[in-house]
Amino acid sequence: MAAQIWGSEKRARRRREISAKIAQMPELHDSKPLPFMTREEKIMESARKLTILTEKMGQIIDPTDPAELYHLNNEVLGLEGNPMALHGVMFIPALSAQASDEQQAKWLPRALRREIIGTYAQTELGHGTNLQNLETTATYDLATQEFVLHTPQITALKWWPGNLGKSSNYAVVVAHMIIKAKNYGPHPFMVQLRDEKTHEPLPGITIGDIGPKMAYNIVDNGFLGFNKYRIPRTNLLMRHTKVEADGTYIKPPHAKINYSAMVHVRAYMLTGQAIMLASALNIATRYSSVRRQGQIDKSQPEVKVLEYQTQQHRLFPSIARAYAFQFAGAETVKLYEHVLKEMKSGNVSLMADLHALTSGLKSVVTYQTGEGIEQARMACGGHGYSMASYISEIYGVAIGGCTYEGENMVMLLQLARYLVKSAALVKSGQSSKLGPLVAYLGVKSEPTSLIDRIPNSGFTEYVKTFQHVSKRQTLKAADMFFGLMEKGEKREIAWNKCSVELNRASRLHTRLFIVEAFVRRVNEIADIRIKEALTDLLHLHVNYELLDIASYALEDGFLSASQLDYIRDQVYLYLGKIRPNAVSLLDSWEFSDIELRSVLGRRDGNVYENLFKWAKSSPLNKTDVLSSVTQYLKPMMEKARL
Ligand SMILES: CCCCCCCCCC/C=C\C/C=C/C(=O)SCCNC(=O)CCNC(=O)[C@H](O)C(C)(C)COP(=O)(O)OP(=O)(O)OC[C@H]1O[C@@H](n2cnc3c(N)ncnc32)[C@H](O)[C@@H]1OP(=O)(O)O
Ligand SMILES: Cc1cc2nc3c(=O)[nH]c(=O)nc-3n(C[C@H](O)[C@H](O)[C@H](O)COP(=O)(O)OP(=O)(O)OC[C@H]3O[C@@H](n4cnc5c(N)ncnc54)[C@H](O)[C@@H]3O)c2cc1C
Repeated sequence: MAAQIWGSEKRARRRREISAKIAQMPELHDSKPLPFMTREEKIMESARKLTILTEKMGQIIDPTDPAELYHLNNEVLGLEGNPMALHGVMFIPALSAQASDEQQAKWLPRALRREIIGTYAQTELGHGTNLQNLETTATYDLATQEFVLHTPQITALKWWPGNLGKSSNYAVVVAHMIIKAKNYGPHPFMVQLRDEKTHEPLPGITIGDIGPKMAYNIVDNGFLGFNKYRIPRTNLLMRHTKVEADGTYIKPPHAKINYSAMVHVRAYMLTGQAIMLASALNIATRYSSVRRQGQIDKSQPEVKVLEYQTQQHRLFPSIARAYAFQFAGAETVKLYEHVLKEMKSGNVSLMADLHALTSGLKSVVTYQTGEGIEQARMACGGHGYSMASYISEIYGVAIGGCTYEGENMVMLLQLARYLVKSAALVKSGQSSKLGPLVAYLGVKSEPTSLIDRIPNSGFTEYVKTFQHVSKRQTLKAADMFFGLMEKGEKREIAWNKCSVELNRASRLHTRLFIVEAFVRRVNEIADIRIKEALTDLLHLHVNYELLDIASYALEDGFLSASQLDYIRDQVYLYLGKIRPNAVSLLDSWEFSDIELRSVLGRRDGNVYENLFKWAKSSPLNKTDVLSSVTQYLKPMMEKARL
């Protein structure tokens, strides 16, 4: 099963080897539990481990393999980020995709050797979503052949970029490029921020940390202002766009090609989210099979809380989602790598499809991951609320994904643009022009679902039902939009008035893709036992998801009330079937105790003793009487007694 999760037997074996090596290297372990550290201590601890990793990484992993790097990162540095998180996640990808060969030769080896630390500085205090209204400017000075970076007002301060505040000395900065008074829109520039020897900010740069956040507090998300700060013309990233010495602008082959670093993260973050969901579920499911509370049959002893159907219903559909996200994520990464290769050789024709797909997936996956992790926390009762479970930290980090790389509603609307264009093709009889991901929009469906009518139909009838609801909602939302415009409404106003319906279509389309990716994967599996276990999980997935969106299928009679009862019964049937495999389905992800960082989710199940040990190690317990008591509470009580 681990081979299915991680992509191959070799990958699963490598993960095990890497975890085993890390277990033997105490210098790479947290020196004390992260929740007991201050933010400064955590950053220091993370930087300490990071420097050891830079020295010893080659002994542990193949540093050119992103999957091995990601695993090493999760085990040693953890989810809360690190002082170089954005260096690998966005700075290097931005340089790789957007810098010319000559620029790459100059900067990439230095970045890869970690001689310099970089980030991706795009979002500002006043604007994050609407890139066209970013306010930082890069004005070309023809006389000196330099760009002058400037922050005209407080809202133009860069705000949020990870590791910008304290750790990075370089950044890819996105600014409006102005040449001879003409604004060419946002473009990426390579900018040195700090002196390489002293790490002091360079003159003309104002920089710092934006303060503590809901989670991710090891990352120094920062602010950045420029006061007429000059950089050479050749620091504009020039793989696709060029500015010649005389100010001549050569436009890129696709208007949005400079957005590729964002698409990179949107594609890769899906499996990251799956891992966080599976981690929280691993903790909750293990704990649920240790925790005994109450009786189902009063004549029997107390049961493990995992025996309760409500507990299973709370956890198991999310287990199925974690697998589904992992499989859909793996497909998306493959597609991304293919499109990136094509883009590098000048073929930009697949960019729109990739943008639409990653926009929808990013939104649905992060939202459902957040939901699943929060349910996992509640499933652990009181102990879930303790930082000893570590679930609250996982939650805080995961839901950051609903916001970064494009706020979820906004990204769903990006997918909706693609769906509406596709609906227009269907309506004008040009279905043959539909791309493969939306081809179903042009296919006539049966009048009713055959879900419970065709025995042994595999998952075909389910897929058809998901296709039906997605198609219907897409065409309905598109009709609403076109109808408003026909009535004379301006395009943008009509769009806004339909946007809730449009986003519903985007979610349904994305959920269909996730179901299809799961079905594709299960169909590929040769090993009978693995196939059986995953088929059970897929049964739970399709029935649970369909129940969740049933109103769309009920409203036009595609599903009947009796079919809904059938689907509900299937959910209960598969909850029971999955119960014996539940812990194994999560243990198959092979998270080590070091990686999980959870007292509650320990592999050995020795929860209570370790919770007590954890509590005793709280800094508050170093002394029996705190100074808050001697200074304030004790005198208060004494005064009251007089
Ligand atoms: C090994 C890696 C492991 C990864 C693990 C993950 C861990 C991550 C940890 C890091 C944590 C945090 C990092 C966070 C970083 C950031 O958040 S960076 C900042 C991100 N910011 C955003 O995402 C901003 C969102 N806004 C946008 O993207 C754009 O503004 C928006 C697309 C909404 C609109 O752009 P405009 O330029 O204004 O567009 P417009 O002129 O209206 O045109 C729309 C048009 O353009 C098409 N389009 C847009 N984007 C793309 C694209 N990327 N590719 C192709 N096409 C694109 C769009 O489809 C429209 O086309 P149409 O034909 O006109 O419909
Ligand atoms: C943990 C974290 C890490 C980050 N790291 C980085 C980084 O490394 N580099 C970087 O540059 N940035 C980074 N960011 C910033 C992030 O990319 C932005 O916050 C994000 O893109 C959302 O933009 P915003 O803050 O402007 O939200 P807003 O756009 O202000 O969103 C507020 C509300 O308005 C709604 N809204 C906005 N526009 C529309 C619209 N057109 N239609 C409908 N609704 C709309 C949204 O849906 C939302 O409900 C990070 C953010 C976080 C939380």
